[in-house]
Amino acid sequence: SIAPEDILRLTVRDIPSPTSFHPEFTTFQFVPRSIGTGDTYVEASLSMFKELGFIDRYRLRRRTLARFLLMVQKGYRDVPYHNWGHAFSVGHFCYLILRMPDVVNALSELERFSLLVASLCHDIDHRGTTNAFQLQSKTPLAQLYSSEGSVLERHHFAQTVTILGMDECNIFEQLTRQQYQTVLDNIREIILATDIAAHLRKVTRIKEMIEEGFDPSLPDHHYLFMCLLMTASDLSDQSKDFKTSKAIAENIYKEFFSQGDLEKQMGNSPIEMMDRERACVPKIQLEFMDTVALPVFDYLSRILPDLRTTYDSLLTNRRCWSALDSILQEEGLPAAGGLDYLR
Ligand SMILES: Cc1nc2ccc(C(=O)N[C@]34C[C@H]5C[C@H](C[C@H](C5)C3)C4)cc2n2c(-c3ccccc3Cl)nnc12
Ligand SMILES: [Mg+2]
Ligand SMILES: [Zn+2]
Repeated sequence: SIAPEDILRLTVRDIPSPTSFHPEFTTFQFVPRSIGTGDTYVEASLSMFKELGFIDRYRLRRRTLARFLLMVQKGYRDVPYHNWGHAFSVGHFCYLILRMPDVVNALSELERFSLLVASLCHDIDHRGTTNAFQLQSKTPLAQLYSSEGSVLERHHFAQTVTILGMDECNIFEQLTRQQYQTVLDNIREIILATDIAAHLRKVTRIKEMIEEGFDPSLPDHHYLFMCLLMTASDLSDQSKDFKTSKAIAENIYKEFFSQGDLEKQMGNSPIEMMDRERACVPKIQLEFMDTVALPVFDYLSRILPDLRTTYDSLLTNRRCWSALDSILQEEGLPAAGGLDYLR
């Protein structure tokens, strides 16, 4: 249930404009978490729906959208990285892309509406552990979804559907049956696309799409473009200033190393990336940027040239991680030893 005063807070006043949260709110280098706390993120999310025109276009009831967003916020756990702040920062990056004229022309309104909802919901009820951990530890989620893979992502989608089923939370209630089906199919595909392993299996098709040139008449190009857009949004913290990217990476490794500790307690040996005794964070970051993050922003920039600046930020951050890596080697600091040397 939702506190009445929270509903009141969100429905009495006018929805503020995005730049009322910060003058730089609509720039790609802006750090969305900096506008305040979880409740401010709910207000800013309302403002993003309004500014993208979805409240008017889909006749969203203010109260219903407010209740939905409050339930989404409540759906996230208090873990170091995969929390409501992460969801909001992913939603913010996605919002910035959705307002670009090239994207408005490339995707349908329903696809853009699906992307904004999916970005805010894409990690609901994340436990701070990976898909591999669900399978190895035979968690309840693995019991439910292991046969299809992307265990966590299927759960995030199931939680989204559950929230839509709660009274006065169904923001899609006034859509036609056809639109409703389309939006849920889109959201399901988009959330499933945030499993990096699933993304890596699509890279060949994404490259082909870029070579052919994005063709808005091809449904598969719409699908691949939405998945790429979502993956970039999920990794968007790495396109900010290094101080921010490094701070966020530290939260990711807090989750990874806690999982590693848990695996050791359970008698399993964690992979190096999860083992605080063995992991060298700068090296893992360099590998992740080279194999996953940089290619994602490179592909996206080839479709949306205005995003080349975000790719450049990732390159700058890569240089910082590389410098950090060499300094640690020269000083002979423990190559492992978790995060303390990142202070
Ligand atoms: C900065 C940063 N570093 C990250 C370093 C590593 C990995 C990671 O999952 N690696 C892989 C490495 C191989 C092939 C696949 C499947 C598994 C085996 C595990 C991926 C993720 C990282 N990540 C994410 C992120 C994005 C989506 C879901 C979860 C997370 Cl944590 N968001 N930001 C970051
Ligand atoms: Mg996820
Ligand atoms: Zn995420």
